[in-house]
Amino acid sequence: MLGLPAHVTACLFDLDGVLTQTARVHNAAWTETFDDFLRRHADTTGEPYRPFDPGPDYHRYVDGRPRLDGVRTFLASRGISVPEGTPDDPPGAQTVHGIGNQKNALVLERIRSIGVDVYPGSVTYLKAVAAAGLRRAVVTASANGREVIAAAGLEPLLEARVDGLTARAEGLRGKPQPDTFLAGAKMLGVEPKQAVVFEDALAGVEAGRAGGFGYVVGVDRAGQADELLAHGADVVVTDLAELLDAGRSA
Ligand SMILES: O=P(O)(O)OC[C@H]1O[C@@H](O)[C@H](O)[C@@H](O)[C@@H]1O
Repeated sequence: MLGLPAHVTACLFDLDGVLTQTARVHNAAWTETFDDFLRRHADTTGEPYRPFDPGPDYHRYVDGRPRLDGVRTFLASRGISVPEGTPDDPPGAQTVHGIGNQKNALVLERIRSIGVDVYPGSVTYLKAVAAAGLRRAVVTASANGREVIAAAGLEPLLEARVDGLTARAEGLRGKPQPDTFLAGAKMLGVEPKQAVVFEDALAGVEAGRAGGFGYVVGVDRAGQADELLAHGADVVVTDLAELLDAGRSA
């Protein structure tokens, strides 16, 4: 009924792109921010301007990772390094924090003006796993996790939350390291082997594999099923509701 192995007792859901349609909001904000940076970088260095690609650049270097890791990883892919700066750098400062702050201002503006859409199939699935007595946590790299969950009305369906603020406070390494998912399992009082990870990001399924979780479901929102399998997914679906048609034992 839930498309999961029989030994699974808990579900660890990524947020952006798995429960809510906010991966596209993040992607658009990153694209605008990096293009602004890359234009200015080209002007000052005389190197050709090569825009951020919302396909491969986003999925390989940014998706699923904590905000500042996304800045560092993408710029490193272009052989660019900028000073770290400090958390209060203004949006647009040419530092890791300044670039991150610019992207965050755009995300917040979009979330607050247009709201947050859920994936209806994910809500149906959340309700089904709750009814079946499985434990449920959200594990997101986003420091805006609490606000997005509240805007989406998902609070009543989730028992625990690990987000970007939790990770910062507890010194947890971000995805693709497994720390945040391990923290989610601990909050629910289950062993990693008893938990299933639901992820749309390559860094996320990689974290699921690295943590030795019982099962990793890749959620393909971007036509990258093969990459999700190669990075650690045991199975790939395009919508969580597909799992409802499969049996309890995968
Ligand atoms: O900038 P935030 O809201 O803290 O989010 C960090 C990251 O959170 C992840 O969930 C998204 O996949 C990334 O695109 C995003 O950059």
